[in-house]
Parts: sequence; structure tokens; C-alpha cells
Amino acid sequence: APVADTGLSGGAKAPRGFVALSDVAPTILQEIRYTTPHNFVGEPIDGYRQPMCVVTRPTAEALKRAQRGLLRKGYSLKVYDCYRPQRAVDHFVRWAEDVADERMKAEFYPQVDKGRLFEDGYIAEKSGHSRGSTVDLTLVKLPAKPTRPYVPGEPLKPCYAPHDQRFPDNSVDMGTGFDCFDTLSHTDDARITGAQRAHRDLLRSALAAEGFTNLPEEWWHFTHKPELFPDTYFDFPVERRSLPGGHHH
Ligand SMILES: C[C@@H](N)C(=O)N[C@H](C)C(=O)O
Ligand SMILES: [Zn+2]
Repeated sequence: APVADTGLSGGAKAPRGFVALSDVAPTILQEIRYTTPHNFVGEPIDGYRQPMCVVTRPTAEALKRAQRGLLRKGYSLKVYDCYRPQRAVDHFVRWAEDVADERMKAEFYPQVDKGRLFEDGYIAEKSGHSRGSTVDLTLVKLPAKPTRPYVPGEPLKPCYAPHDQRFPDNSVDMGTGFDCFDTLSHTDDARITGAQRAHRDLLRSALAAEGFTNLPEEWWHFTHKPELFPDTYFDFPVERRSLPGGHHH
């Protein structure tokens, strides 16, 4: 049942109810982008101390059920972001205020003014991710191909370029890359047809069957309903020791 709590929780530890996704659904692939410089800011984001997916237990269990059905079809889920501390969102806001910093524009928002990213719905100042039941994810066709790391300073390709010309990702072709802030990422954009449309619809239907709703601006962003913590914006860091029982000696 939802927990009656409001506002920002400044606690350094997660309450009971948060888990490591890998403990519940170990076959779900993880590529946690905000731990790395390969994201729209271009540097690791505050509060991401370990590359791991932390979510509420009902969300993890629902992802596990979706994964079971997808594996039978030859696909795996891959998460890019899960629980997001408020300090990470604050980092996004500070970055947005520095209009001169466009180091990642050529990949992540070539056609959108960075001053419009919040009003256009691509980034939120209070994000559902901080409530622990929202995830950013894609599909990978199995067997998963290896990936290579992004090298800071490497030439950037637009995230809506043809799949084989974008930054290499072992995901299926969704028409754009993750965190591609562009109307082409709108889930129902009419320019998305054929295999790209089939992939978006497969991801959305597999997750909808387990209680997830999609954000219309972003094919990769889903919230599990009902939310365990519908009103609380957490700020504990993403690391194993934040979790209940996660501080082993
Ligand atoms: C920043 C992007 N990955 C995202 O999650 N956007 C939504 C709107 C959010 O910030 O909650
Ligand atoms: Zn998201």
C-alpha cells in the first residue's frame, strides 16, 4: 500500500521497500548512464556512486515479470536509469542554468534549445525517478552484443541518426537513442514506423501488462503504478550501502 509521507526525504539511507534490481531480476541488463560521462551533461551526475539500478520492490517484481515474457521472445530489458536522488536532479537544473555549456548538444539535443528542455517535458525539476518507481529502459535482442565505453571528447553523432550511425548501443532500433531530447523520441511520433514502431510497441505493451505507464515525450520512460512512495522525493545516494541490509562488513 502507498506510504503516507510527503515532501523531500533527506535521509542518507533508503527506507525498507527499496531493493537492488539485480537481487530481484538478475537477467535484466544494466547500463547506468548517469554514473558515466556518456549522458546529456557530459560528466558523472551527483549522487550516482555505483553503477546499479535501485528501485522499489514492487517495481522490481513487475520488471521481473515483464522480463520473463520478453526472454521467451528472445529479448531482454536493459535499464539506463532507475531511482534518481534529488541531488542528481539538482545537478541537471544547475547544468541547465549554465546556457554556455553545450558540450553534449550534438548528440543529445541537436535541435532543442537547452533552455527549453524542462518546459518541453524532457527533464523534470521534481522527477518521478526520485520516488523510486520510475525507470528508463530499452530492449536488447539476445544474445546481447558487447558494447564499448564512450570516450570523453570523441566526435558526437545525433541521437536520431540512423541506428548504425549513432553511438553504438546493443539495444534494438527504437528510432532514437536514450535521452534523445527531440520530438522523434515522442513515443507515438508518426515518423516511427516498421521495425522501430514494432520495438517501441513491444516495450510499451510488455510493461503496460505489468502496471507501467509511459511518458508520451520519451519512449524509454515508465512509471510503475500504484507507486509505493507517491509523494516522497528521496535523496539517498545510489550505492549498495544506502539499501536496507546493504552495509556489510
Ligand atoms: C532526463 C530523462 N532521462 C528523464 O527522466 N526525464 C523525465 C521527464 C524526468 O526527469 O523525470
Ligand atoms: Zn526517465
